[in-house]
Amino acid sequence: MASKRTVPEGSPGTPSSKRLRSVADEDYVDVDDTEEDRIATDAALVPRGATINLSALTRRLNEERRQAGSDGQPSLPPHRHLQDSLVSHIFMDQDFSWLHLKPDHASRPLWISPEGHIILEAFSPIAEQAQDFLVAISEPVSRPSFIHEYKLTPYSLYAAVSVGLQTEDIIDVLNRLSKVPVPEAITNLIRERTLSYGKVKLVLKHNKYYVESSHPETLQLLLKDKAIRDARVVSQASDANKMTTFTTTKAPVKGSLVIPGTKDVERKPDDPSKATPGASAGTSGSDGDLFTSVVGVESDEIDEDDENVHAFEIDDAKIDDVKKRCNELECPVLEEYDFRNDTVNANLDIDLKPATVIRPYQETSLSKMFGNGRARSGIIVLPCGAGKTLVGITAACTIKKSCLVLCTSSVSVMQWRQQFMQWSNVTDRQIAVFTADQKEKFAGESGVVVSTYSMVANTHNRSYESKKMMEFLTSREWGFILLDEVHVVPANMFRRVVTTIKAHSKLGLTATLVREDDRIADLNYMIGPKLYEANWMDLAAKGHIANVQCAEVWCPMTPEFYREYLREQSRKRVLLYCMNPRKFQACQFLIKYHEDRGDKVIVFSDNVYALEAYAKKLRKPYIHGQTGQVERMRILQHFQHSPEVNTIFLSKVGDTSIDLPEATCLIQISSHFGSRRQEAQRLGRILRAKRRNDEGFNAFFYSLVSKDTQEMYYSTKRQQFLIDQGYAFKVITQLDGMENMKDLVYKTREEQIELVTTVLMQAESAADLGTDIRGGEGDLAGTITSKDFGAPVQSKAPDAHRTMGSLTALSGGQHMSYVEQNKSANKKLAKEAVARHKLFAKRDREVAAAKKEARRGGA
Ligand SMILES: Nc1ncnc2c1ncn2[C@@H]1O[C@H](COP(=O)(O)OP(=O)(O)OP(=O)(O)O)[C@@H](O)[C@H]1O
Repeated sequence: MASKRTVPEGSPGTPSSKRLRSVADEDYVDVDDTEEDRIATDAALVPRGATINLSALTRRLNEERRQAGSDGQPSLPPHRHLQDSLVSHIFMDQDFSWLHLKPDHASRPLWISPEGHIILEAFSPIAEQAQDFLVAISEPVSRPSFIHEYKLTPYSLYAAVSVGLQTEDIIDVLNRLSKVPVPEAITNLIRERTLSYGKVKLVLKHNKYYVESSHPETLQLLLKDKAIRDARVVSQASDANKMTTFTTTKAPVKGSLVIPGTKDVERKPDDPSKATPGASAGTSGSDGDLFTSVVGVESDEIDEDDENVHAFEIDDAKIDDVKKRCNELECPVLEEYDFRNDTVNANLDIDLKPATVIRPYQETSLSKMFGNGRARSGIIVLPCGAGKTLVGITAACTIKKSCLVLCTSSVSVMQWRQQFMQWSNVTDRQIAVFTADQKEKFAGESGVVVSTYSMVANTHNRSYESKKMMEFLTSREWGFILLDEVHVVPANMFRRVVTTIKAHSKLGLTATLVREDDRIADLNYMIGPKLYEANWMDLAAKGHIANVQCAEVWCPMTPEFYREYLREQSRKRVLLYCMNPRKFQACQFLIKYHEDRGDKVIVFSDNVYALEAYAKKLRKPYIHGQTGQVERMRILQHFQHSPEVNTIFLSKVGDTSIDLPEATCLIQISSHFGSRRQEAQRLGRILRAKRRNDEGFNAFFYSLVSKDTQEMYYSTKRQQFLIDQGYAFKVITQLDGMENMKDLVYKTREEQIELVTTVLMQAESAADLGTDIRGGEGDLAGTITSKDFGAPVQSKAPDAHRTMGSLTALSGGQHMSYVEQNKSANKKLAKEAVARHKLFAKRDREVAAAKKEARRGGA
């Protein structure tokens, strides 16, 4: 986009009028230099050697001028007049060069297109504040280091309104930050979308549901709808034509944001409209004012304080219908819970421990939820490992009512329970878990229950205890329902949860608001708008999550594997590219390299056959869906505490929820096709690395792909989410020193041929990527084990019995060393566990700690 000069409106577009005037932006219109000037400029931009059809261009411009009328003023819209440039045909309708830059554009950080795309200069001195604003009003599309892209959508505007932003404030701030005047199409979109959004709230007061608004005309409009009218409860005291009018007498705003462990925020009497554009974009003092007054917590609190709020009561049983109708009428209801005035539900005496300190971004995300002293329902998006659990716990400690936490697996249920105990003063008696194995109730009138989505949503084959437990859950009102990993739960499961459990406020937590099936939009209606989304790179720069070096390692297929790959038409192709001997070698090399550096390595494989084959060959312990709980815990503990176990192999059961802050390196050998979410979740396993604040520390994420296979396509697709978050993937085509590595596996052609024969002998099902656990991308893939559905663990009765074998093995001549190397490290760990008495355990830990210390010292 070329820089264009601007002149005040009404001046003829002659060179003599090229004056700059320091007046408000609105006084400027998009007026270009003379056509001749422009042709000259355009010509200068054309590469040498290119042919310019100047006469055709001049003819067209003359024609436009003729149509423009006798006074020379264009009757065409300004953009049409300016759109014809020599490069227009390349950009077609994406040529926005007619959006002229403001004179002081250099100090303004963003550019906005009439289609709602916003480009932010992330290197601008005020980029951080601009980001806060943009995250509140738009969807982040891509945020690499220097240039960010955002998109304004109806949902993002809904979210903006829901956190308390006003229509004119949004337009005003956008205009001041923008290098170009905000296009009319955008101001119209903002006005149109925010007109009805956020005006209606669903509030529980004294245990009655009210549809509430400070705009009586909106309520009148809703009441014209039959479904809503039918859901209305008309008490005898009020007649049907009148709405109740509340005068809100809220507690003073200051200090109303009661987030334990945080400071009260004072409101500043700023008036953003007073700041001059130039000053706002350039000076930091007024920047702060500009943003805190519009984006910050304070503005959230400027909320209907002394206003008359109108409301009508609706029937509890018809809440879902009303919400649905409001949505269809483009008036989505915001759910807010006035928990302080809920005198019917018992309070839960729970607080954060004094030692718990929440981090600034955790506090910001919570301020979006509690900004006006009530609990807004919605979704908070924080990177993996950034501490979503503590955000949820802090919210529960703020609301102080009974809380139901739903997660995706029984492992995370135990982790949530443990984290509640760690960060808050909740007692053993106040917190209960409901899983296939444990069905507990809390003592007393209020408490916390942690369970899985499937335990609550499952309607079939319930045991007697499960039924009793469900009665316990459905017979009471919950102040708060916490929905972990909210992006993976299918809408129908949510619907079941939401209809069976009565909760006054909902908070969804996720790191990756992406799904391959585009059903993310369902969440807006089921839970509420996105309240906050943090920037991954920002948190990494501040040391809250680790810096990660990402690399894609290209592993050429051996001729035998590639020949079979091209020939094979079935699913076994997957197996062939997973078991490629060169990939095996790259994996072995990287494990050794990183173990020698003192790293703890996790190797991920979705394909269970490959997982076992790699782990056994490289003699490392492994965990997949069929691994029993005791064995899992034993392996994870060894990984965490023993210097002997520095690498473990995990299937997709480890994608989420496994909290292993020791892990610093991750190698992916097989993955679920093109799932962007899985890639991000896996990266999350090393983002929480304990050593992240060591000077110059980097965690490593390798994705091993077999060259010239489908895997390369999937790999590119998978990385897209992380690239959008600002991660850069290096491509490694050769691992220096690998060929000379001692004991390199499958080095000889004979071994490689033996391997390909073994692979070809496997049943087609061995190639499955989803056999380990249920579901595909649209389901709870990667998170739920059969156990969570209350079904028996299948470890004792696998679907099919597989045998590793080869032609030589069939003929009785299998290589001895091969047999030895295929011994499972899991068994070794199990034997050791039996052999050593637990009295030695403490000593073992001490020895391990001393060794670790010595190794660090050495490094
Ligand atoms: N304010 C804090 N102070 C200290 N440690 C924290 C804080 N917040 C989070 N942590 C720690 O950060 C780690 C990651 O937290 P958590 O497991 O909640 O991440 P997450 O966002 O849920 O990740 P994932 O999406 O990968 O499950 C945990 O070890 C947790 O104890």
